Amino acid sequence: MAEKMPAIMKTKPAYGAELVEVDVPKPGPGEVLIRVLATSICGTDLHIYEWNEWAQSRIKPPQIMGHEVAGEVIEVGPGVEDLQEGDYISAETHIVCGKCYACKHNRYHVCQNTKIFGVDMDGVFATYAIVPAQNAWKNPKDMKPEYASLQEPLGNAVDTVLAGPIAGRSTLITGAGPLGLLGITVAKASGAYPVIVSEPSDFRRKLAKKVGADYVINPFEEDPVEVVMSITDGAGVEVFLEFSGAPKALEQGLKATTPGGRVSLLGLFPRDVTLDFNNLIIFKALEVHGITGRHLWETWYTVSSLIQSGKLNLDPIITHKYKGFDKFEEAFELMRAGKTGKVVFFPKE
Ligand SMILES: NC(=O)c1ccc[n+]([C@@H]2O[C@H](COP(=O)([O-])OP(=O)(O)OC[C@H]3O[C@@H](n4cnc5c(N)ncnc54)[C@H](O)[C@@H]3O)[C@@H](O)[C@H]2O)c1
Ligand SMILES: C[C@@H](O)[C@H](N)C(=O)O
Ligand SMILES: [Zn+2]
Ligand SMILES: [Zn+2]
Repeated sequence: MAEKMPAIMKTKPAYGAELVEVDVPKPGPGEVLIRVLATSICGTDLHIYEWNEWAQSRIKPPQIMGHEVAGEVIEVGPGVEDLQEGDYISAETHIVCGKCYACKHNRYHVCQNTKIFGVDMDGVFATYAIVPAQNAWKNPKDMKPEYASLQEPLGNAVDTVLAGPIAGRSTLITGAGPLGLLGITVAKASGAYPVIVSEPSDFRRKLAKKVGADYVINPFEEDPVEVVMSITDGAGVEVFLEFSGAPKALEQGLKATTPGGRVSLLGLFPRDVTLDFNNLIIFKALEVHGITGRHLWETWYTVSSLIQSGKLNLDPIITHKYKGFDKFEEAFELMRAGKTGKVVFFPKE
């Protein structure tokens, strides 16, 4: 095994990142070293790359970026018992404490002491990476590495779509970025109909159609509420899934939801949002969920089974594949410009 490896590192508290040569890390107690087979870019990586306000408050350069991953265990650290060399794993990125009030109530997804790799410590945009053994998820050998790497964000989408009944339910999805696209395929695989998607980008509306959306709307040209009402004969949708983080989309989605319907919110809003709570939520008796992370480990079982069922349409969502990290700047800039679905790197040996 090589002693040095390439890694995409946030080297400075400023825009961008650098491809650097670093030592291959050694797994410490409770950790494993993996050879990275595939690693995908998340919107959070973009925020770190852009060095936005959130990144400035949380990230401590120099640090290897990246957290979505699939890899092969090549070395186990002291005390690791249930993993061995050759295991094919993905990783839950939230490292939870197991001791706080939330963890003690089996609500690990809202652990009060959550640390995230690639955010609070070195990540996986490298040829080799450290994964805490408690965060490893074993994959079936025949799962494609790019699908295995997508399981973490798929978990966000699954928790959003399956937060309530979905089969046979009319569904509005706002935002067809990488997460909204994953939401579309999960909703379709789970029997939602019709799936109506509101997304301003032409490129992403086309992708949404390819992935399986029944109707697409450009919210900058048509009123999504009117379109939804006409598709649903004036009833509104049973399920509204918010994947954009756009305040306007939230308001439109709430208006387009039928009284008594279900609303699951994943998108993060850039600022406080003002809403007519009385008329949009309370008098409509909507069931509203905030969604964060993934349920440990129930969501992973669901995600893995959905992929293995063959019912997810993931290939159109993976729009860009890169061998090695040499063109990482191109990848980040394309994604920033909204010209991608998911972007996956396959590190070179
Ligand atoms: N809650 C969580 O645990 C969690 C985890 C991961 C990501 N997120 C959030 O989920 C959201 C989606 O992630 P992503 O990576 O797909 O982000 P993204 O920014 O790539 O996608 C958002 C999409 O919304 C579209 N959009 C903008 N304005 C709109 C409007 N008015 N109506 C409809 N669509 C509109 C954009 O064109 C874009 O395609 C982000 O807000 C992200 O921060 C939350
Ligand atoms: C770190 C963040 O991007 C991650 N995808 C999550 O689910 O929390
Ligand atoms: Zn992420
Ligand atoms: Zn905890």
